[in-house]
Amino acid sequence: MTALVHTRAELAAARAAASGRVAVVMTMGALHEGHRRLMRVARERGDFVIVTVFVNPLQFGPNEDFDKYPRTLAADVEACRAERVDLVFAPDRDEMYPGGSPQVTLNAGPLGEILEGASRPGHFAGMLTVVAKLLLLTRADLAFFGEKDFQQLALITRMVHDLEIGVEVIGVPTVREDDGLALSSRNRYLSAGERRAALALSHALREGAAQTDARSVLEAAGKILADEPGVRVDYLALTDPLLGPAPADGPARLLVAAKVGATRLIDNVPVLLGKAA
Ligand SMILES: Nc1ncnc2c1ncn2[C@@H]1O[C@H](COP(=O)(O)OP(=O)(O)OP(=O)(O)O)[C@@H](O)[C@H]1O
Ligand SMILES: CC(C)(CO)[C@@H](O)C(=O)[O-]
Ligand code: BAL
Repeated sequence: MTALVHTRAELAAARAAASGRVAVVMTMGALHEGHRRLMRVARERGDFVIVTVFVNPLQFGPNEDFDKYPRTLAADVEACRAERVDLVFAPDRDEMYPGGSPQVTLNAGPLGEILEGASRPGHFAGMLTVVAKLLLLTRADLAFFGEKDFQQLALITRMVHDLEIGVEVIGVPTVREDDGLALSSRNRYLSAGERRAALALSHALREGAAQTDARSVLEAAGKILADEPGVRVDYLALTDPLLGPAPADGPARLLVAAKVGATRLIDNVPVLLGKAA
């Protein structure tokens, strides 16, 4: 049985009655197979699974898509039922931020300033603030996040470490369409032509990841992106797995963000560099 609740009081009551390990999957709704993979892993690892659905205004910039972000709660609850989720917590804005925007928010630090943070000022402060609130409200033992949002996952892991929040953060590999496109709620904004152009992102990452030195990785990926006129690259970056400078040898991460029409998409893959490859 999947219960749907909207208030913190209802959440607290359900949480108090839960036994065993509590697992949380946080989402902004418009659930797809990527979210469902997180729920399945949470179901395997947790005894009581909570999915949160909240489009967090704090993490959207003034010219971003907060107003048009898809809101599909009835279908989302059905997806949660199919994945045997115990509780869906879908608060409204006043329930999450009583009295308006919070005066005290989290600072994402230097890792929050690069890549996504450089293009979306304030995004990670808003994201970490709501994630911290949801961890406190759910008192989860386990929290699952997708690698698709790789910098988000890195920052949440760092926050949990630095603030000594007693939760285990678990990253789940990116779920893709058969043709390689990373699943994302924002894919539904794409026209058929834009969707074709968007394939350049995963294609570029795949070709880049097939190389073994940093220069060739970036050249191979960069060429594919440059050859697709429907894609405007925001960044293409090769880093170490913690988003620091790429090593000459060993595990690395290749990340891309680009606009396809009016839609901003992100993706990333692991890369093995140098002698380790
Ligand atoms: N394709 C995917 N594979 C694995 N996890 C995913 C995928 N897409 C989203 N997630 C994860 O689901 C959680 C909720 O993400 P969110 O609701 O923002 O979905 P989204 O599809 O990433 O949406 P958006 O298009 O707004 O970025 C996050 O931990 C995110 O990383
Ligand atoms: C983690 C999250 C639910 C916080 O609003 C959001 O950033 C997302 O959906 O990835
Ligand atoms: N999926 C990450 C949340 C965001 O883009 O705001």
